[in-house]
Amino acid sequence: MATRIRPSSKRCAVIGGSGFLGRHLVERLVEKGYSVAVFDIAQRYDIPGVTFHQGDLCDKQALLKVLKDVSLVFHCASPSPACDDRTLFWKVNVEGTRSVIQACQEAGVQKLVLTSSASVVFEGADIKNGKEDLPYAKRPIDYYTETKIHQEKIVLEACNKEKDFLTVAIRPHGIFGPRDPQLVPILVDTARKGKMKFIIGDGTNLVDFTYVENVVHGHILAAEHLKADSPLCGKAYHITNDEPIRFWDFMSQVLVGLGYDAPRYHLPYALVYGIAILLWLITSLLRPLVNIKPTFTPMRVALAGTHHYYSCYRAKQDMGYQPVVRLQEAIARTVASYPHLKSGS
Ligand SMILES: NC(=O)C1=CN([C@@H]2O[C@H](COP(=O)(O)OP(=O)(O)OC[C@H]3O[C@@H](n4cnc5c(N)ncnc54)[C@H](O)[C@@H]3O)[C@@H](O)[C@H]2O)C=CC1
Ligand SMILES: CC(C)=CCC[C@@H](C)[C@H]1CC[C@H]2C3=C(CC[C@]12C)[C@@]1(C)CCC(=O)C[C@@H]1CC3
Repeated sequence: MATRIRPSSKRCAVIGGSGFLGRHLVERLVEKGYSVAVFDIAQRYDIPGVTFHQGDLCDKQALLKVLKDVSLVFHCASPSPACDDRTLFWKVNVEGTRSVIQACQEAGVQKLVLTSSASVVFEGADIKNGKEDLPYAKRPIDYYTETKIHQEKIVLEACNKEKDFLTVAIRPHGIFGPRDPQLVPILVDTARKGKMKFIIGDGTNLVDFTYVENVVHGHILAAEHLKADSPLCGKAYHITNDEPIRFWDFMSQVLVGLGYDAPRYHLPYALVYGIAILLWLITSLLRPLVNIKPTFTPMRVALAGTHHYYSCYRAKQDMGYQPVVRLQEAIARTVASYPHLKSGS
């Protein structure tokens, strides 16, 4: 019987490597001496030594061509939560992830590191120092979360030491940093429309915002510690900055850093949440005629008005994780990276 020659453990692929997190991950992997193949529906940059393969992760044959000589795969592709398209989320996050697993197994990949989300346990109620053993949300607030739950389950269930195929899931929360297309741009857009005057609730709710380099660090540690005899096999790990901050203090620091006023007036949480549900219902009903994307979705209001911060004790114990960039430094670097979004520019 022919024996399969194992590719070097430093040959990896990043599915979703053109995105915000994916690109930071690729850059760090290259710095660490990995040889990297990116698989994504779009190519948005070029780095010497990185090969790009444009394709849809739902296409197993296209994936197979890229994965056949890698030993490690990072899967950090997903449609944006803002698209609110249930069919697309199911197709990519659930069915597509099944095809990623099959392609990995057929190609002889040994390790799969999934980017999940801490939100898989969030259903709108406060979470304080949440551990990984919290149950998955029974009633997820949006389709994105619903499919991230299914995605994480199927990846963790696929972990199989006998088949030499190991999996682990990283659950980041509130990723921010240079080139993020979501957090700072949405915040600035809301401020420019004059809608950032209000604090939802009493403004004391604590939240994790995690600097992208810490998230990258968590992914690489997970990959390097994932072995058949390690506790990581088939488990999920929170990766945060380990410095929960008031949601509204974080928003205010970014806004003030970019020259905008911090929000000042308080609105009751229940009122804004109710309005967001109503708006969501109306826009869903109108969707066949007109595609309106409201700024205030129920999920966003829940994220802005409740406590949701998580323990990363398990990652510290099992893989020696510690954040590499502290929160204040991370905010300063992020603000400095968006000169084009400063007030008046
Ligand atoms: N940004 C955040 O705050 C958080 C993100 N996550 C997860 O982190 C991962 C990365 O997120 P971001 O970098 O923020 O998103 P992003 O939107 O910047 O990157 C996602 C990438 O996936 C690619 N992609 C989408 N559909 C694809 C398909 N069918 N085939 C191949 N590639 C496809 C996109 O082209 C994009 O480059 C996602 O899985 C997301 O669920 C989890 C928690 C928080
Ligand atoms: C902590 C965490 C999981 C953050 C994820 C990123 C986004 C969901 C947030 C980034 C900017 C936020 C934001 C709002 C909600 C959550 C975000 C989109 C508001 C829409 C909340 C209501 C407001 O008053 C305006 C906010 C603008 C910024």
